[in-house]
Amino acid sequence: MDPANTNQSYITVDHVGQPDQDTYFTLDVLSKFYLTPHHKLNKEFLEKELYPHIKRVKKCDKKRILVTGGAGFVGSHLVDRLMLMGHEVIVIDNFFTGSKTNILHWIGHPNFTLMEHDIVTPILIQVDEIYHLACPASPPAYQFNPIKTIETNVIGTSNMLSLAKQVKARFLLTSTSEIYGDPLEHPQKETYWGNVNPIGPRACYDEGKRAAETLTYAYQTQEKVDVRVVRIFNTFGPRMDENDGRVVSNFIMQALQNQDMTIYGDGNQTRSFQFVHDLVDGLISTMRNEFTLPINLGNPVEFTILELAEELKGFIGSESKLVKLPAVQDDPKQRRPDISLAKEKLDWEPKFSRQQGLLETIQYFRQIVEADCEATRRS
Ligand SMILES: O=c1ccn([C@@H]2O[C@H](COP(=O)(O)OP(=O)(O)O[C@H]3OC[C@@H](O)[C@H](O)[C@H]3O)[C@@H](O)[C@H]2O)c(=O)[nH]1
Repeated sequence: MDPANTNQSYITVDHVGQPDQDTYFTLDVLSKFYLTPHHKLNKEFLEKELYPHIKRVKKCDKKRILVTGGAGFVGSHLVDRLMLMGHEVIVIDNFFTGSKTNILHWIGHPNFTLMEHDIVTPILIQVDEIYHLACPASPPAYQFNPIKTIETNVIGTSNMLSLAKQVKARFLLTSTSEIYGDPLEHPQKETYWGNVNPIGPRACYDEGKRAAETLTYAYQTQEKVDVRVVRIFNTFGPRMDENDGRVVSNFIMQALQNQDMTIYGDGNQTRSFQFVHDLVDGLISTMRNEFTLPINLGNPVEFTILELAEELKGFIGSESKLVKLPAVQDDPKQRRPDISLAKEKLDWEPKFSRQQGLLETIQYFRQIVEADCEATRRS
């Protein structure tokens, strides 16, 4: 990528977490996992550096942590961080959208367990904390099998809450900005109840997550389960699936291959994107905090989809054309989080600029495109 295209008008962040805390790591420790091409992760990398160095934790501070959806995009970054922090991590994933490649570097580590399991079926595991992420998150993926999506959100969440009750674990639900629907309040505060179409194509996800929130607080009130809820706004980063269908991965893959960049609608709809490492900081802070009501986690810098396309095209130096396709039904016209609550309760706000995050994400996808080209050449 041509650095001249980036304007370099942003501050580069070289770490995640808080400098004086166990969550602190330099970015290169994490990026080695996903910027190392996958074929190298399989061979030289794992042979030379069998397992990444993890922090030593006193036995009494070491937790058994369940991450549902831990092989997915966000889940795998959370797993990296919890493993590096020295905890014991159990991943449950049905691999519908998750991938073993995302967590390959931990397989076989004594602190790590991977279980292929669908949370729609109950399971009993002794754990201290549950990060509940399992659910397809990209609109094409969650609309592919809407019955399964709502079952995952309702039956799956109910099973995980029941597990939390049985083993007395703290439970964190990852809800979504989609519960605000096509919002009439802007920016969105946690107090806003939303504008959701209950029978539209997005309902399996947004109504599913709304029901998951309802279940979570029902378990808190009725069964005294110790719960946390975060509402995650648009997030991007390395390990998004190249065929995921969300805008950042679509645009980067298209621009890298000089294909048409597909704008749905007029491109004036807005979003606010956070880099995945900021989100992981927010998830861990929420789990540790005593505040139990929903908290927005997102980056409040808002821009249009057209601006995003132009920016990515410029960063990549692509010859792609921007083409306008019909708008998606019920597509929210605007979205931006109010993060005052996260600042007040968690002392959290995003550290990474969009530019730095996008450049690292481009680097990740570039290696995938190059590997695909190489495979095609060899076949
Ligand atoms: O190729 C594309 C893909 C998407 N888009 C548009 O870009 C915007 C963002 O689309 P995405 O699919 O990335 O994400 P959405 O905002 O629609 O949904 C997301 O919301 C928050 C999260 O919970 C989920 O990750 C996801 O459901 C939409 O307006 C969409 O129509 C394009 O213009 N072109």
